[in-house]
Amino acid sequence: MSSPQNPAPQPFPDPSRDGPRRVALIGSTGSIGTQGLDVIAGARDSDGGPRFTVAALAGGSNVDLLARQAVEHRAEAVGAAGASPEALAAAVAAAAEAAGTPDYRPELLTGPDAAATVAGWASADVVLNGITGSIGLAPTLAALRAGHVLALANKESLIVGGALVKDAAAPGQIVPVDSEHSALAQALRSGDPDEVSRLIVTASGGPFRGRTRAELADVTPAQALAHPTWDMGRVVTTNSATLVNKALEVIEAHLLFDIPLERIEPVVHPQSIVHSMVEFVDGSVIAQASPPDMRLPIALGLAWPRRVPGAAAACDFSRAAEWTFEPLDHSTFGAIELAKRAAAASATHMAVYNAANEEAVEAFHAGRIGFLQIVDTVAEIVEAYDAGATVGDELTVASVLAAEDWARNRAHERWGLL
Ligand SMILES: NC(=O)C1=CN([C@@H]2O[C@H](COP(=O)(O)OP(=O)(O)OC[C@H]3O[C@@H](n4cnc5c(N)ncnc54)[C@H](OP(=O)(O)O)[C@@H]3O)[C@@H](O)[C@H]2O)C=CC1
Ligand SMILES: CC(=O)[C@@H](O)[C@H](O)COP(=O)(O)O
Ligand SMILES: [Mn+2]
Repeated sequence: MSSPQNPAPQPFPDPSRDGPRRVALIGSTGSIGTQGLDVIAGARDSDGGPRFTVAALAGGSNVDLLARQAVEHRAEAVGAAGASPEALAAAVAAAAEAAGTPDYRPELLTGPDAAATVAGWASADVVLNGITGSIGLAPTLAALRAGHVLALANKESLIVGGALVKDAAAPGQIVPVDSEHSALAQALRSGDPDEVSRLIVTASGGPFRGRTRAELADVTPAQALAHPTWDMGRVVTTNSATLVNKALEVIEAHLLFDIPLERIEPVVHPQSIVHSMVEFVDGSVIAQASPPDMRLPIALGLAWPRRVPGAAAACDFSRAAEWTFEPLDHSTFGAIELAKRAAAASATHMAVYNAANEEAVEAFHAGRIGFLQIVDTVAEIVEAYDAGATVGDELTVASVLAAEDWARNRAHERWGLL
């Protein structure tokens, strides 16, 4: 995973650098972002000093929260993709005034490149990419090209970028934050790559586990957002309900760990305590277990390869508990098998899959389509896609963006929006 274009230092972060790790946080106002800031605020080094500090923050349109975060953490730069320069400046000035620090003057960035500029911020050591959607691709590439460690929650950027992202990364430069992939990375420390026989990716099964296809026809957005174990943003929660999240995660595991798709097996584990497992060639299975709390993989992502004491609570074995596992119902939830076919079809098929899904999730929440039409639409668009004829066979940022545009337009045409 290295390329001549990427002169990033190794290992990551530079061990000769003293002091706290400086974090650039993309998507700071969201679920991952706010938990990331909790971790940063709470983690101490052995002398009681801060283990992490904030270098720069980026968000979308929630400028009031973003401004308060920037003031609290004394960010050097603040980026807001969805705000005007005047709105961001006013929010930061108001937050600084309210905090009694009116002289605080960070660099302000707005517009579509704001997040990527923050991701490449020179004084950062580690970038936590907690943006939602494939819009996270540019910040992911910017962080890698700047030579920062990338603590990656934004799975979509890896999935749509595929080899583009892998080739931009030096060995060890990407540290997974997604709970399953953090678990796999931890379990993989137990053996050599050639001793791995399978990756077992756990799935909660979502709020509709056990239902038939007919029973899913009329489910509402509110029901789809009632995740049984995790409190997350709207898109990833909806993706958990359709099992698209697990589909993306199987491809994510393949890209991160170079294990063939046929040796990556999703399994339903409704309690979300075992976050994933590695099976080794001698029949041993190593699992990572902890109560569902993203602060653990976020802290490990920021501090990798070290652990952050007290990052999250451990399992309480003084109480009776059940950890159960069951096979996934692929006939009702076809998203995973569809993704495997797409990933095998061409380098840009997963960009089409993800973009069609992002549009379908929006349409579902806008009341334009039903729950079952989310994956049905993705399937129809993926199956109609001819990579060679549409964007060509070369994988570039331009071909990924063109494939995405094609898929989004197809979805909009289908719903009469074009
Ligand atoms: N939440 C979780 O527990 C987990 C999440 N993940 C992954 O992490 C990612 C984030 O998920 P989650 O935190 O739940 O999502 P949220 O919807 O809670 O947060 C998304 C964040 O992205 C920001 N954002 C949107 N557009 C832009 C943009 N153009 N530039 C900069 N920031 C932008 C939003 O800003 P604003 O609100 O200001 O508009 C918000 O801060 C997803 O890829 C998800 O799959 C993975 C595992 C667990
Ligand atoms: C916390 C996390 O990593 C999510 O991606 C989670 O995995 C979603 O739960 P599902 O297993 O229901 O998709
Ligand atoms: Mn996950």
